[in-house]
Amino acid sequence: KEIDLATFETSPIGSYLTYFSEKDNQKLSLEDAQQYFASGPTFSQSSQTIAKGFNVDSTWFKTSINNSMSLSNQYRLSIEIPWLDYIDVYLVSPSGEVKHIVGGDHLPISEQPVFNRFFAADMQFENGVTDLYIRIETTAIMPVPIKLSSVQDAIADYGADKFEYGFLYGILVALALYNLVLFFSIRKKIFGLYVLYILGFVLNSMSYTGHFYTFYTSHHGVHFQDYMDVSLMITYSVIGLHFGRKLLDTHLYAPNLNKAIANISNAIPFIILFLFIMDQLHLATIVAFLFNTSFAILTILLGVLAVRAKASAANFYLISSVTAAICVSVSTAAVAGFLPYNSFTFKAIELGMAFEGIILAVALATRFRDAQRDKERAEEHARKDELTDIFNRRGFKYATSLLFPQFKQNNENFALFLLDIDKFKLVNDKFGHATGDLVIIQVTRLLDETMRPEDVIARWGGEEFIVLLPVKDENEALQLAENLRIAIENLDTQYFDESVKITTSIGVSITNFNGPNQLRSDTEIFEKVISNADNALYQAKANGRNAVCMFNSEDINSNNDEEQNVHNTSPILT
Ligand SMILES: Nc1nc2c(ncn2[C@@H]2O[C@H](COP(=O)(O)OP(=O)(O)OP(=O)(O)O)[C@@H](O)[C@H]2O)c(=O)[nH]1
Repeated sequence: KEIDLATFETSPIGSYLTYFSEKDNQKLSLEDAQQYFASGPTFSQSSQTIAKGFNVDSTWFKTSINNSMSLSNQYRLSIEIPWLDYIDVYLVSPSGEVKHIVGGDHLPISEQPVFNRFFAADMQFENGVTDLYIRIETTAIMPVPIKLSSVQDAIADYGADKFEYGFLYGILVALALYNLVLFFSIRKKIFGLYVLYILGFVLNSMSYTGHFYTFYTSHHGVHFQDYMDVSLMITYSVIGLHFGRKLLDTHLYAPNLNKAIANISNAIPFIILFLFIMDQLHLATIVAFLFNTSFAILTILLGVLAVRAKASAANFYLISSVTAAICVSVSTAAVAGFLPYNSFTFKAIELGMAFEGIILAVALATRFRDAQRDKERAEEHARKDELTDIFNRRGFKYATSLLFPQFKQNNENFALFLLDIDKFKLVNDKFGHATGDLVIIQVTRLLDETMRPEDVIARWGGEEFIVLLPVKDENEALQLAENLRIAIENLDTQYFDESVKITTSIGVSITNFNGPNQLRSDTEIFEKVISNADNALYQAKANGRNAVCMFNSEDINSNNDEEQNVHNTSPILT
């Protein structure tokens, strides 16, 4: 298998390589390997990248480069995998001269053959056929995307690479920072988990793409990169599973699975740590790879269950986890040689993650919006009376508190009616509770129809209603209350053939935010006006019921002898 430089263009050279693995940990010399290539059985394949999987013996690769046209170009051989421990490249030229280039992450970045690259070596080929031998030894997985290109092409590729990674990492870091701000302002754990998940991914990616390796200033030994890859790989997956479960509220509809995933993801870091301590890096790598594969499957499972349970943001999550799984598969297939190995296929993971990051941010926003809407609905529900569907006490206080600024600004008087159905117990006793309910509903309907849109009505208690309304003066308030009393008196609820008739007593009080009230709080004024209306109501009852009584608003702030301030104004009692 020969590369003809006259026709060769920059590309991975997997299909030009023959290879074999050393046996029984016996390190071969170049001469041994040359002999083996000449006589022993070797392998070759048609894909651009050769992937050797886990725990492979050190492997020799060979190809020949034919420079029949005496091209004097500089070429660059690169193996863009940062975790290959030992890389030896031998060039055996026609003149018999041997060039030996050493690389791999057993060396610090400063001692790599080309500055700032994990492994790259520049070379020129003499006229004729030069043999190229490569020996690779590593404990981790051994994908070997060996690429030959002109130096210019290689440098142009690095530039494009930097830009592409910068762009993808930039999107992810921006999303993480934005959600970090949300985490601190909204104080919801899920935003924090999102930030950790995204940053965990960026760190993991920077490790396995070798970006970290190019940043090292000091060397940490042959296996540092391997340890880091494994640690960051599981960190990101563990956080990803916690994030997924929390985002989708899995515990609500799949408690057992939720617990199982929580337990596994909590145990995995300890298992890996234990294997590290026992110096079982290889086993740790296998566990991490298996866990990462399970991670992709589990996230899809979580998504499917969430969609079935109609969980908030479930669709977004499922789309993002399926996309991520596809992208990881594309990248893995490219590294394993099943798909063309190029910048796009290798970066599919980061591309997928940028997409995932965006979709998950939308999912978070959707979840937050849904939670907010549920909260608003619950609050609205808590302000409503169940039987009549009008405000209850709580709702009334809320609605009136919103009106007060308007009353203050417009210097408006407002009245308060406390309305109590007379002898309601008798209605219940005679016609039954259900009919009593019906009467309450009819009174509500009548209040709704009789009062103006700007008036606030509420059910204050069992058979007691309250109305707050802006009025010009006492006369208007009294007139409106009197109309109400008459309308209720004329109400007719049917109980079989019988007609259920009721009357009401209404206590009225009127006030505004001027005068001495200026110094009082809204709550104080509110409490006072209610207590005055209550006094007036008490008086109306005491006077024989079916009456409207007015509390004298002039004396609203006086505490002495309040009952004297109550004026019976109902025509029926005059
Ligand atoms: N049907 C029905 N009855 C209710 C409801 N809430 C309270 N009641 C009844 O309303 C009656 C109120 O009775 P009381 O407070 O003694 O007053 P009253 O019989 O209306 O007499 P006065 O207020 O003095 O005129 C009680 O019998 C309660 O059971 C309700 O939601 N539905």
